[in-house]
Amino acid sequence: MIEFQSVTHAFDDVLVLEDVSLSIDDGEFVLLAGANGSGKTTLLRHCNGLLTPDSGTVRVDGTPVEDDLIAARSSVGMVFQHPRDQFVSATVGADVAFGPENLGLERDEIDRRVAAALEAVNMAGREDDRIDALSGGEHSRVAIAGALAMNPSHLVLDEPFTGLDEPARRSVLERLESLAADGTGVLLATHDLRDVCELADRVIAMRDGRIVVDGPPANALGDLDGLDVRVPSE
Ligand SMILES: Nc1ncnc2c1ncn2[C@@H]1O[C@H](COP(=O)(O)OP(=O)(O)OP(=O)(O)O)[C@@H](O)[C@H]1O
Repeated sequence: MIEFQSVTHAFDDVLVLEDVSLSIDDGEFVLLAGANGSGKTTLLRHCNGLLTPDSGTVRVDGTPVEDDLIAARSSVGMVFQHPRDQFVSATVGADVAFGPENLGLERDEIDRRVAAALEAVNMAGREDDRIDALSGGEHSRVAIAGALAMNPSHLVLDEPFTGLDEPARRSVLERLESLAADGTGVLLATHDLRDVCELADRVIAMRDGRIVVDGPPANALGDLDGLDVRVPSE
């Protein structure tokens, strides 16, 4: 479980998260919506200690993130926007294998995870492709595959569908849905709730650093007016 307890965070005296409390249960598929600048990325970056609260606490599986950064980073897989800067290897397969290699897994298991993760993002068999020759959407897909290959207990994704074509988007969504069904907690930030809404257990929406909507999609969708979120049409 990921738990935020009264979390506040400011950049240069500007409050960006204000008294945020929420918990994401294991196996829950949660969408995080809200306008540009509402605080979604800032919230997500607290899940593995990339940011620390000015006040309040974030816990992963009961332990405050700052007490055990390594545990938080192994159990929370993160996928960021603009992944271009995050690659550590020259080829797709080596990059996706990097995390599992650091876990000290056997080569067969690493290869199996890399193949499954690439399949999930519609890039099966592309292990030898050079990262610097990929398109922006393919970069995003490799970044998602890298997080999937870690088999994390929780997955946190920031606008993961930007630049993905429809088959890739579908494939990633299906994998996220099945991971959540198997017990992975999924927290996915998006401006666009169309298509994803029917898969989610819960929709959270932010405005000006506060959670203003939190509930099952059927209840939450009617409360999103004025929050600059694209919702499914009737
Ligand atoms: N490192 C930083 N330094 C200063 N201000 C920042 C920093 N990161 C974010 N902010 C500010 O915090 C506010 C919230 O930003 P954040 O990226 O969390 O919003 P968001 O909801 O993810 O937006 P988007 O939908 O555009 O990704 C914005 O006003 C942003 O300018």
